[in-house]
Amino acid sequence: MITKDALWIIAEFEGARIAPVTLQLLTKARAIANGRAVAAVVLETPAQHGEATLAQYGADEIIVVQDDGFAHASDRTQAKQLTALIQAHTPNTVLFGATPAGRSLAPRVQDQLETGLTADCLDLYYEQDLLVAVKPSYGDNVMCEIVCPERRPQMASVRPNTFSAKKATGGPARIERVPATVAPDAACTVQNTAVKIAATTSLSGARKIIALGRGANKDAVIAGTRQLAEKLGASIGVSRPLTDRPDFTAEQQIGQSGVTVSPDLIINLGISGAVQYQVGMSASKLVISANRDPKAPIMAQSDYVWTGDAAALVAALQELL
Ligand SMILES: Cc1cc2nc3c(=O)[nH]c(=O)nc-3n(C[C@H](O)[C@H](O)[C@H](O)COP(=O)(O)OP(=O)(O)OC[C@H]3O[C@@H](n4cnc5c(N)ncnc54)[C@H](O)[C@@H]3O)c2cc1C
Repeated sequence: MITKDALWIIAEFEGARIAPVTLQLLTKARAIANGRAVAAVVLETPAQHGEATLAQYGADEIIVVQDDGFAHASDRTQAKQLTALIQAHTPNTVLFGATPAGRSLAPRVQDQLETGLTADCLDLYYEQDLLVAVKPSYGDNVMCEIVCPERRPQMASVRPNTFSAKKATGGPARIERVPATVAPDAACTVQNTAVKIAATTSLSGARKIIALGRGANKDAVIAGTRQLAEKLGASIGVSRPLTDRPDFTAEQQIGQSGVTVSPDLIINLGISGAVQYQVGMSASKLVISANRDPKAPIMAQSDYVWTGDAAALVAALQELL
């Protein structure tokens, strides 16, 4: 039997595998659940099998809704299935990945359930029964803690790489199969799906990143950084101003309106550390920043700082490596 009042994660596939954001959400859910059951909900075709992976990341229950029709189901159809499931089993909380699919599904479900949804959260925790969703607000200058005291379920979406995923130790997950008949959507049918191949080396999964900002916006510094990145096996990211250059794309922008990264090492060159940048890299493990202004906000958020010209640091590191 499906547990009532549980914390649900809406699982997503990326090709044949469960998307990393689902595993990150499961790990976070496990950490904050405080005795509440954690369930992963997966809408899949009979050819897809996400259950084993979901079990490894700490789901107590896996609710499998399976039908051939999911291969061509529109977002509207999936949202209807999820809404019916939520109405039948009354979870306390429902979490989505803030991916293109999650961003399309979550508000449709929210509208049908007439409950609250906090999008693009950076942190989640409970105060007793109340989910507190933390996100930048008011022109992204302050962090707001948003709650939904009156309606259930409480819903939130979280961007990929905001949390890290860790395999869980614990008992096996209980698998609940829910019968489904997916009727075609007269307004829209999905003809084909394909995993997007990024034009650049994937920044979101990079373990080492060198990030360039306006203070490093010189051809020579960028060329030196590219050589350094190759020696270190690092990917290159940028702050917003550098996406105006023809040699960088929006896919390389780190931050609130770009990619969220969580590398083991990030080196920030000539980046001031605006909140919109920092929210995209706050999960980085070791932060090194070079800025000629010792009071730049990024300096207070760094493990090691270099006060001076970014070009000089790049040249020194090139010589060293
Ligand atoms: C809704 C919204 C969303 C946004 N989303 C994003 C986002 O996703 N990502 C993002 O990056 N921005 C985003 N921004 C823009 C953000 O507010 C900042 O404007 C941007 O991050 C600043 O980039 P920067 O740090 O490179 O430039 P600046 O803020 O101009 O900082 C440049 C820094 O370089 C230093 N410097 C100058 N010369 C040198 C030198 N020779 N050597 C060393 N240091 C030097 C300066 O001291 C300064 O600290 C967003 C803004 C809004 C309103």
